[in-house]
Order: sequence, then C-alpha cells, then structure tokens
Amino acid sequence: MIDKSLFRFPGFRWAMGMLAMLSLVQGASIVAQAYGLTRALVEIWQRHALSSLPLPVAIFAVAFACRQLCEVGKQRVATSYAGGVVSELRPQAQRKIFRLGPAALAKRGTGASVTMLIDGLDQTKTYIQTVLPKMMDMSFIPVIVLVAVWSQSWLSGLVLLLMMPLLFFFMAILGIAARDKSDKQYAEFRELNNTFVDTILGLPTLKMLGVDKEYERTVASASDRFRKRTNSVLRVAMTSTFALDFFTTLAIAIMAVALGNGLINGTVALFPALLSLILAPEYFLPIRQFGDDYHATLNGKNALQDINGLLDTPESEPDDELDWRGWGSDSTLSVRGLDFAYDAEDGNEAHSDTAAANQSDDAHPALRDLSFTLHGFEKVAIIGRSGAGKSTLIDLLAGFNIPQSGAVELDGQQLTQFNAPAWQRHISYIPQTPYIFSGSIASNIRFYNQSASDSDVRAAAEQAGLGDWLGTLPDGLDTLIGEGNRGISGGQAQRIALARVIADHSRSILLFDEPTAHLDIETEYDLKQTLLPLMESHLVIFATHRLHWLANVDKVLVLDGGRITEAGMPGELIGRGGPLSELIGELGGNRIEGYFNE
Ligand SMILES: Nc1ncnc2c1ncn2[C@@H]1O[C@H](COP(=O)(O)OP(=O)(O)OP(=O)(O)O)[C@@H](O)[C@H]1O
Repeated sequence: MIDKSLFRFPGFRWAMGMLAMLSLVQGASIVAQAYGLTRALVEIWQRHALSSLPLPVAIFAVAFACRQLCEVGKQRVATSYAGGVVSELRPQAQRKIFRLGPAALAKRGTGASVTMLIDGLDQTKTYIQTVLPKMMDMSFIPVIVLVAVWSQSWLSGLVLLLMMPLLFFFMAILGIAARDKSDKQYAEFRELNNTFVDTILGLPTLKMLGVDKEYERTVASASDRFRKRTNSVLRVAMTSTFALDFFTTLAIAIMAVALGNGLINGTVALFPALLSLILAPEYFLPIRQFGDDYHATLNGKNALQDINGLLDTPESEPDDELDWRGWGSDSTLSVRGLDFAYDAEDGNEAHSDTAAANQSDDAHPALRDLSFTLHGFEKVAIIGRSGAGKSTLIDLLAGFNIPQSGAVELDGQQLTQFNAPAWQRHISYIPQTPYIFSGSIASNIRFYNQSASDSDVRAAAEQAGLGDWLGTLPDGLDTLIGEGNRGISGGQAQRIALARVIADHSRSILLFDEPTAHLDIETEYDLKQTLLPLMESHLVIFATHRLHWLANVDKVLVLDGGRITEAGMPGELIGRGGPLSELIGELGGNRIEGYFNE
C-alpha cells in the first residue's frame, strides 16, 4: 500500500514515528471520548444527580479536543513530509529529463512529461499526505478500540474481530480490480496528454492542411476513452465503498441485536453495552476512510511510480574525469568502430552497460561501425538520405546518444562517449528549429554566454543579420519572443541561434542539424553569407540535405543505413561514380558543379 520508494527520503522515519504516536494518542482519545459520552448518558438514564455529569462531560470535551488536535497534527506532519518528498523529486526529475536528452523525451512524449512534472507531482503529494496517516490509523486505532470493547463485552469484541478479516478480504479483491483499472486509466491519461500537446503544437500545420477538424475528433475520442476509464475506476471505487459500508453496518447491527438481547435478559449492563455500541463505528472508521481514499490516491501512486521509472532509467555516468581545454587548430578527434542502436523497449538510448541486451531483436541499429577523424577547424558535411542516421550522429556527438561500442580519442585522451562536460562545454548546437524560450531577444542571445555585455549582444545581433529587423521593433532587443509572446519567422529564429554562437567566444565546435531545411532559398542564401565567416574559426559538423553546402566544406561523410559509405574531400568524390555521386543524382543536384564554380 505504501510505495517502498518513500522509505529512502529523509524524514521518513520521523514522519512515520510522529504519525504512529499521534494515531496512538488519537485512539486513546476516541476511547476516552466514548467513555465520557457513555458515562454521561448512563448517569442521565439512571436519573442520577446533575452533579454526576460535569466529570464525564469534561472527559468527553477534553478527549474530543485531543482527537481533533491529533488529526490536525497528523495532517501537518504528512503534508510537510509530502512537500519535502515532492520538492526533492521535482528537480531530480527535471535534471533526469535533461540528462536523458531528446530521444528519451520523444519516446515518453512531451505532453506526458509536462503532465508528470506538474500534475503528477501534485498527485504524488496528495497520495503521500493521504495514505500515510490513514495507514497509521488503520494499524493502531482498531486495536485500541477492540481492546476497549473486549474489556466491556467479549461477545461484541469477538463480532468486531471476526468481521475485520472479511473486510480486508473484500478490500483486497476490490483493490486489485481498482489497481488494474487505475493503471489503464493512467496509461490513457498519458496518451490523452500526448495527443493534446501534439495537436496544439501542430495546430498551424493542421489548420493549413485543413485537417484540424479531424484532429479535433482525435482529441475528443482520446478524452472520451479517458472519461470511460475514469467511470470504470469510479464504479469499482463505489462498489468497494458500498461493500465496506454494508459489512460494517452489518457487524454493528449484529452487535446491537446481541447487546439488546443481553439488556432485555439482564445479562449485560447498560454501560458496557452502550460503550461497545458507541465504539463499534470507530473500530471500522479507519479502514472505511482508507477504502474511500484508496481509489482517489491510486493516480498519485501511479504518478510516483512513473516518476521513479523515469529516475531509474539507466543512463551512463557523465565522464567528469576528462580534463580538456577545448578545441583548437591542432586538435584531433578520432572515432573508431562506433555502434549505436535505439532500444525499442524503453525508447531511450541503449547504454554501454547493457550492450549485450541491445543486440536483441528490439534494438534498432542506427549507426554501425563508424570510423572517422576530424582535425582542427575543418568543416565536415554529413550527407545521406532521409533516415540514414545524420541526426543520430549529431545527437551522439552532442552526448545525448550513448554508443554501445567503439573507441573515441580526443587530443590523445580516451573517451567512450561524448557526454563529458568538458567536451559539451565547447559545443554549440543549431538544429532545424532552434530552441527559442519565452523572454527578450537579448536574453535569448545570451543563451550560451549569460555574462555577455549589452554591446556584445547588440554586435552579435548585427553580425547575425538581425539589425534591420530589430530596427523595426519598438522595443528592439528587449522585445519579448517565445511562447505566449511575439511570433518570429524561421529565418529570424536561425539568426538568433547564430547570434548566440557569435556572442559566445568559448565554444569552438559547431554542430548543425539541417539548420536551413525550413528556409526558402533567398533566406538560406542570406543566412549562409552570415554563417560562412563564423565557420572559419570553428570545427563545423554539418548534417544537411542541401548540396550547395558541399562547396564550402573540407570533408564529406556519406551515410547510408547508419554506415559511412564514402568519406573524403567533396571535390575529389563528386563525379567519381561512388555513393556521393549517386546521392547527388538522386537529390537532383546536377548543378553541383555550378556551386563549386560560384
Ligand atoms: N528515438 C528513436 N527511436 C527509435 N528509432 C529512431 C529514433 N530516432 C530515429 N530513429 C531511427 O534511426 C534511424 C536514423 O534516424 P535519423 O533521424 O538519425 O536519420 P536522418 O538521417 O537524420 O533523417 P532525416 O534526414 O530524415 O532527418 C531511422 O531509421 C529512424 O527511424
């Protein structure tokens, strides 16, 4: 019932200790409260003097107050512990998502990941703060009440004792059914979130293609499936509440009949009979409350397991040992026999420690036996058909994809992968759609170099060709862009990404993944004029379909099916009839000679 992962959080023992103590005090208060009430009722029934009432009434009042204070105390302890757990989990989950990188995020789904980090953590908090006090109540209060009832009427005690296993039996049966339904409901919830977020992100395209209504129906049908799942969980929840209420009422009724008979026959006195009857509902109350809340908290338990699943996703430790000052004109990177496969099982990169497992049928080899050497400020194009492995290679060089095998040597030092912070600190990455966050243009340009001065930012913006556009904006560099702010064009986004690289003077490795794929020819040409001088003092690795870039690079790696089929200087390879020439023919690059003559 309690997720075992909670044991490892600091403060768990303290919280459980406090909750146990408060439950014990509350159990004693419940008995004292019932005692005061019963004593007062019996005094009135037996028409004793009024002076006999103040003591039992005072006992009742003090016990009642103590019971309520214990309740408040338990809530505070549980809420503070739950808050502590969630505030520890939140940054851990965020950091993990960052470390796992784009492949893991793509597999999990953006919608589900966002929901997990916001709603999932809130549900986890509700689960912890509800389930812990209820567990403690269930462990202690029925025992205290049972002892009190047994001491007054063994027969009543026996009825209560016998009824408990029956209740647990029904709870377990319905709990298993609820668990199964709740798991399915949670899976549906994740699917709904992903469908919804994907549809929202793709809305401009969907509208343009006139298929937005169709997707509206897809979202509607996903939410309808979720509604049905929720209803089926609620049905089980109601059935279990009904079963618990039915059996507890039955037990109390049996007790009442037995005690009533005893009273009529004179075999039972009024005080023990009344005390047992008043205490009987208190005996069942903790288990009924646990049953009521159990279904409501299942989502929280699922969310916690989801978060734990994310945190337990294997990742290779970053190579903190690498002592490397950065890329220079004499630097060399040598890669030998590198293999990488996407793992279908969890969608994350297959990791070196599970290398053998990755050769299973589930693994999708995306890069095979890659060997190449990069030197100084070379410009290297990675060319290949769609799906050849270009982006996978760029992600691997950025340290997101971890190779299963192969050797990497960087300036004489051995590496097994590229997620070494010393390497990553020197990389700038420009994808097809650069990441523009919500904030001013200036803060977006300071992405790599937070301490860039205003004049540096302005100069970088000018150099990246943003000057004319900024001149038309009333707030210039302070204009807010990104989510919820002013929209910008694909070309402007690429220029901001370039300005980031210009404003930073410490990163000398540029990774480009089709940076101009979405741009029209004129914008691409403009951007190219800005890019070319920037490329001079950098090692540039450039994945592209656009063949005109071949005229500006020193080396080309031709990828096909994850293998390098040809490598060398473009001028030497073109026209040789090899894989590059074949590809140029396929991509309609007959004018390639023209580019070289430009
Ligand atoms: N997250 C993933 N999980 C499983 N397989 C993947 C994943 N990402 C890519 N692949 C597969 O790996 C192979 C290489 O994909 P990659 O995106 O690197 O190709 P690409 O050359 O960049 O293609 P494009 O030019 O279309 O962008 C493809 O077969 C693709 O289906």
